[in-house]
Amino acid sequence: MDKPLVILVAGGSASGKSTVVQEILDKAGLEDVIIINHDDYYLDQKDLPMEKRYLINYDHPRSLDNELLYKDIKALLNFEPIDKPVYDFEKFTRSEKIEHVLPKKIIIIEGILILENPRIRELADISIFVELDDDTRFIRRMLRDMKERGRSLENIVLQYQKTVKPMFHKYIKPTKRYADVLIPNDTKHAIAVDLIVAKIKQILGERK
Ligand SMILES: Nc1ncnc2c1ncn2[C@@H]1O[C@H](COP(=O)(O)OP(=O)(O)O)[C@@H](O)[C@H]1O
Ligand SMILES: O=c1ccn([C@@H]2O[C@H](COP(=O)(O)O)[C@@H](O)[C@H]2O)c(=O)[nH]1
Repeated sequence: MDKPLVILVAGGSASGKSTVVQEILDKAGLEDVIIINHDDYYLDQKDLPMEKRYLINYDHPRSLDNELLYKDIKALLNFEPIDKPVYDFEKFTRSEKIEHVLPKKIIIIEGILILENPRIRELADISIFVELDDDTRFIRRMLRDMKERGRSLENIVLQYQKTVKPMFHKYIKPTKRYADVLIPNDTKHAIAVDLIVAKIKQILGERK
């Protein structure tokens, strides 16, 4: 069998990366797929006290364990299983859980900085960047982080001003230039999703 198809999905925090990935899977009717969240590869911080974990810049490339992610993608490309870390946003560190991931024909990896690392970028067959203005992203992040990530409004606002917004403009937005497709998530994007689905089917057809 030919190597698995790798799709990278980047975009600012709360731009709609996970939502777009789900739309692609639904439209394509794909099942033999692994979805990896780059967030699970944030560095383990269990040895740091909680007050220090709050202060880490989680929007800087150095906050992620790209060596481990690269190694894991290479293993999956060789049809080998991996033991993937699982991140706990409420505790600002990796959880005790490990997820055993079996190789599949399609590997989708999403994350704010997934197109920032040149070695990981080179493994992609299709690269996507999801676009959304800062204000809408901030509002969606605030609602999500209060509901799903156990964050206070004060913490969300401070973090956004101190690191999330400046790092987006410094490290994340510039990676747009590496994307094959830009998906606007403030307007209808059904055609962009259709084009991606068609491309996935074409590549899979050629690799049969
Ligand atoms: N087109 C959209 N319209 C309204 N809400 C959306 C849209 N896309 C995503 N959202 C919502 O915004 C929040 C962040 O989306 P998500 O896909 O989790 O972003 P990301 O994976 O980029 O962090 C979620 O609560 C999601 O339901
Ligand atoms: O402990 C942590 C680790 C990360 N974050 C924030 O998460 C987002 C990335 O996740 P999205 O799902 O793409 O929004 C990033 O902007 C980090 O600031 C965190 O708050 N705490």
